[in-house]
Amino acid sequence: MEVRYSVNPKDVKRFTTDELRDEFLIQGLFQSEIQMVYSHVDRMIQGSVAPTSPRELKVKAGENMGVSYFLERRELGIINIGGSGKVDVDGTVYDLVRTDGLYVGMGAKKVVFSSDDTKNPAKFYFNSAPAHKTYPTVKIERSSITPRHLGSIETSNERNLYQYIIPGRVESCQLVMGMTALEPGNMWNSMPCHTHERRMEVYMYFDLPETDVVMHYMGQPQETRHVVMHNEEAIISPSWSIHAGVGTHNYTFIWGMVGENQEFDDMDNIKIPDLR
Ligand SMILES: O=C[C@H](O)[C@@H](O)CC(=O)C(=O)O
Ligand SMILES: [Zn+2]
Repeated sequence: MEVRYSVNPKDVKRFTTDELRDEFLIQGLFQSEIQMVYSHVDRMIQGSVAPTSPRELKVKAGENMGVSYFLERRELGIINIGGSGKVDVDGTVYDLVRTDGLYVGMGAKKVVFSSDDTKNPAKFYFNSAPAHKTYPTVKIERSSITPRHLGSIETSNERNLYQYIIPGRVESCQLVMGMTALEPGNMWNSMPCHTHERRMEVYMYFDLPETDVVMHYMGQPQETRHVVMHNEEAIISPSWSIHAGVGTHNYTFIWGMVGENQEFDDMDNIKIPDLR
């Protein structure tokens, strides 16, 4: 598992394009083997797999988690963005079609991902955070969520925000997770933008044609930088950073947050003209 350490915003001011990308951008998602990045920002683990044979979530020998199984001290949120697949949690099998999610509580010993059709594999995207208590494992269907409708075509940011793992819907220790889909003709996500010093966040962009990109904006509000992102790439957003983007085409993204609180609306909103 790749390890990323946290960086200081004072240092990031002087980063080159490659340094920014090495530190925050996560590429090469959805391979047949499980891919994971362990971020020391709030100890969030970001992972993905497009299984062509069953793949078990394991702590590999030599990995510095200090536990005997992956979810011994962690919780897990999963969303499938590919073909139909299954997640087997200690013998209980959850069928996940495209956009279905699953919360897995702390203490589950064996989590196995598989695809129903290896020619059209499932694409499981996941976030995992340290946990202190077991909350029930719950399957989440996107159709059961009433989305928050945000933005408008006039400002090119009309979108539906689906909260999958959020207090009152699916309880968790700290993980909050969901998906935001832009309406056709709308290119901006999360603009007007915000930070939340209380939580870090990871974004994963998808449903973007291979010929298009998202210009993802990060950095302190008065020290912004962009990272050019392609389909099915993720980016780490430390608590001090904005996270917003504009595409050359509309797209969808999964967001996952961990940190001090689970108050979705606890954001430090930034007025657009105040950005630098
Ligand atoms: O803190 C909240 C996160 O940045 C996202 O949920 C925002 C988002 O998906 C959107 O505005 O479209
Ligand atoms: Zn945010």
